Amino acid sequence: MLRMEKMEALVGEAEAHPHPHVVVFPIPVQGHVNSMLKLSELLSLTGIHVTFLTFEHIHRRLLRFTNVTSRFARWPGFHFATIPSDLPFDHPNSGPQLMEFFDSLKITSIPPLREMLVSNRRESDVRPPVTCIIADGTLSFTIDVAQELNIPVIYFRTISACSFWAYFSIPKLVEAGELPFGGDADMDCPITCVPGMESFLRRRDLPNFLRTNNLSDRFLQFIMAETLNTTRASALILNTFEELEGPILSQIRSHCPKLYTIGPLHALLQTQIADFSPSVSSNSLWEENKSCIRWLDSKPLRSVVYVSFGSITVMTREEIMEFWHGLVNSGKWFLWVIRPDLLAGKEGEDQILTELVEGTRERGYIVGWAPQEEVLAHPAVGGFLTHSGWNSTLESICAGVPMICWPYFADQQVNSRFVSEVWKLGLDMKDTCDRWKVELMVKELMEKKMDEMLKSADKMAKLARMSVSEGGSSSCNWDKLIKDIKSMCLLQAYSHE
Ligand SMILES: O=c1ccn([C@@H]2O[C@H](COP(=O)(O)OP(=O)(O)O[C@H]3O[C@H](CO)[C@@H](O)[C@H](O)[C@H]3O)[C@@H](O)[C@H]2O)c(=O)[nH]1
Ligand SMILES: C[C@H]1CC[C@@H]2C(C(=O)O)=CO[C@@H](O)[C@@H]21
Repeated sequence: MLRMEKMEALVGEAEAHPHPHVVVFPIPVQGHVNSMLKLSELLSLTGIHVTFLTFEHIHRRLLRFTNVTSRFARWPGFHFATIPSDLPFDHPNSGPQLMEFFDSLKITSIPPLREMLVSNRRESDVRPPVTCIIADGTLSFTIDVAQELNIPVIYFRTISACSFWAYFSIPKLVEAGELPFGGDADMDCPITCVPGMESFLRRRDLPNFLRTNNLSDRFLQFIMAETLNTTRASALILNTFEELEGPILSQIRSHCPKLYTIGPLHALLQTQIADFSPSVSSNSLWEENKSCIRWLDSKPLRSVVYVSFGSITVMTREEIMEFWHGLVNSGKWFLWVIRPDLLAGKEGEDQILTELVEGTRERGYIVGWAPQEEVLAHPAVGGFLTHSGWNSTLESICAGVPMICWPYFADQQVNSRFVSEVWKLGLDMKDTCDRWKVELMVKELMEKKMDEMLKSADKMAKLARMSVSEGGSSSCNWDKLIKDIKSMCLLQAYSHE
């Protein structure tokens, strides 16, 4: 047959029996696992086969603390695959051990990933061959493995477009002499060479790993290289929406033209599953303490500050105590998530918890892990004191809850600047947490600025909901992505011929 005719025949064949099979591969961090499981649920809904590849310790925790087994049992094409891991679950993945974390991910993942892709092509495998990998945008080794087997890789970078773009602009900042700056530099000095952020970005708003004289720092070099490597992927998925980050997305598109914005993913999922409820769709790696919902039920409208610093922040005893004093002195109700591993080191752990729980009874409620989406949707919650992780930020935006930002590391420093200066959805408290400041910020958000903030939060929440509803930007991009994943299946069939 002529090449063209053959192609047409294959297209016809594959259209009649399309069997796309996607491997979804996040890094083992709550914020990444959460959003990529949501993506997997959405993919499964379209009938696409999905293999969710994760590390054994993460899979064990999902089985223990969530209903993933029954929830995903409705999708016959969905399947978990695991990689043995040699890192303990509580391995610190935010401090100096970050490179150890990524080195270990690479070493432990490559052989099982390759083996899985190869064995899945054997006739004996009941599942269709893998036609596409959706990998975390920090795992460029997946592109190397997939290239050997001619499988396209789509990147899913689970951070915001604005933080992605700040990472992507690091070489420009170095070239312009805006980097490096040392730890003792004036942190309020403007940064002018990130296109689209000229008028509001300061040194302190750049990812914290750039606060160094040493541009050869391994993690800095790693994360910059991984970000620039995005141009090697077939496409890029971001969990954001056009109405939120349009101008920055245009900048990214000049380097990565195939960019799908399909967020907020948790909201898109809600539009696609009729009986969806956040209370039964948790992807938590800790046990959720749902008693806080009853506590919230007893509180007046918008009277409670919800406090959570996400899944990897660690804090000193002093920082925790400053927050506690500030919250208590603000006179507001507060619901605080104190993860079992929030305190750096273990010294004085029992004492601090007893002190906090005892002293908190009057005005607050402490849990080890909360059903966050439900909490944010609760009418009693009026503000969110957050570390500005991207999932938390999006969840707050969708719920129309204004934020106080205390970013801890990486993308969070950029997110918090956008929350306060660009979107006007909250206050940025970065780099300080003394008790007076905490008290001031809480009072400011919950009293003085409440009406103004609620107005802009409500507006943005509406835009978020519109983007995921039929005809909205994220919903249309989702349809395009599915179409493209299905056409990758055709190309794969062709390349195997
Ligand atoms: O008590 C809690 C606290 C959090 N969550 C959920 O856990 C997720 C946390 O995600 P995120 O806010 O993104 O924080 P991290 O897990 O700390 O996220 C990591 O991954 C994110 C996505 O890449 C980055 O933006 C962050 O900087 C990085 O720390 C969210 O979906 C929350 O709803 C709960 O369910 N219960
Ligand atoms: C463990 C962290 C280092 C970088 C990752 C990340 C990203 O840039 O994609 C953001 O936050 C963290 O979860 C990851």
